[in-house]
Amino acid sequence: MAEKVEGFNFEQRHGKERVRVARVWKTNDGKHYVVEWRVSISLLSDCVNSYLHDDNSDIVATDTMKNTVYAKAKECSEMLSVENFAIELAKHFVSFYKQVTTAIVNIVEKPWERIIVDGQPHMHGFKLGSERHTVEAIVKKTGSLQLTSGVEGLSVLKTTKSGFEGFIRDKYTALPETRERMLATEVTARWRYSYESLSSISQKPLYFTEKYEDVKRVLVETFFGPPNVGVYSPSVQSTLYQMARATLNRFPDIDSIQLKMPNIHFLPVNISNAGGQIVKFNDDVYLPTDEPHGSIQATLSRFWSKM
Ligand SMILES: O=c1[nH]c(=O)c2[nH]c(=O)[nH]c2[nH]1
Repeated sequence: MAEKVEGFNFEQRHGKERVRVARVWKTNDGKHYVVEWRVSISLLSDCVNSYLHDDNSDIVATDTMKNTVYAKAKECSEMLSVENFAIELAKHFVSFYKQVTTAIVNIVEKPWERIIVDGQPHMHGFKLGSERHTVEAIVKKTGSLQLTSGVEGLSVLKTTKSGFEGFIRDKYTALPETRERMLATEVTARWRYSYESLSSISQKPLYFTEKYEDVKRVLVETFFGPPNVGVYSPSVQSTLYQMARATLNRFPDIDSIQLKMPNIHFLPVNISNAGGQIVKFNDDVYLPTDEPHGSIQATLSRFWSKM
């Protein structure tokens, strides 16, 4: 979207970041639903005069963008997925303002989960879970859509069925080869749906919420393997690839997936003093760390994907 101004190339966008909103829906029988969203909006619009000529007449004020989040949340009388809310917001900006050609809406959903009290799901009580649902919707005036969902902060750990062998050994290598170690990571995933227009997405308001739960389930099941026997991981790289492949094999409407999986190290503890060994490591006592950590990431796409 670069344009030429005064002999330069110029690219610009403006928006509002981190607008926080919570929305409650109540059924007639007293059951409540709640979502909490952190919304960021970025508009590509024809407002170059504000940069060059002190003329703001083509500017959508970022304060108006913020208000629009609350107005649209109010308008959503039925519960809907965070994806559908992002699309609704983006659609509004490209259709309402002639200056706006593209709207980019990013949302992070806080994981409020219904609390169980005395074994029963509470009607209006929630507790905060761990991993967060993310979405990016990019909508153009033409009606074209790019929809990317994701999860961040999905922390997983297994205490065995992991090893790392056969890597390059040289004069700086100290790491022993092993077929027995802890494997811990905090998964960040982003997957792009194949839908390319507003008119091609499902009309079910919670379609993408169900998809999000299904993708998470496939990622987690592939990481751990079956409950009783697990699955051996020869490296974070191999496990990451299996997780990405399982996702694309399972969901035909996902075209590509990016996974970031830091290798969060749990170090063997061995302690000695002059009198001898105080603690001898026997795959039992570890020093948990958060830095430094390995950093492993990859994107797997179908040949025709645009990610
Ligand atoms: O699964 C792993 N992948 C690596 O690339 C790596 N490097 C390292 O030191 N340990 C590990 N583990």
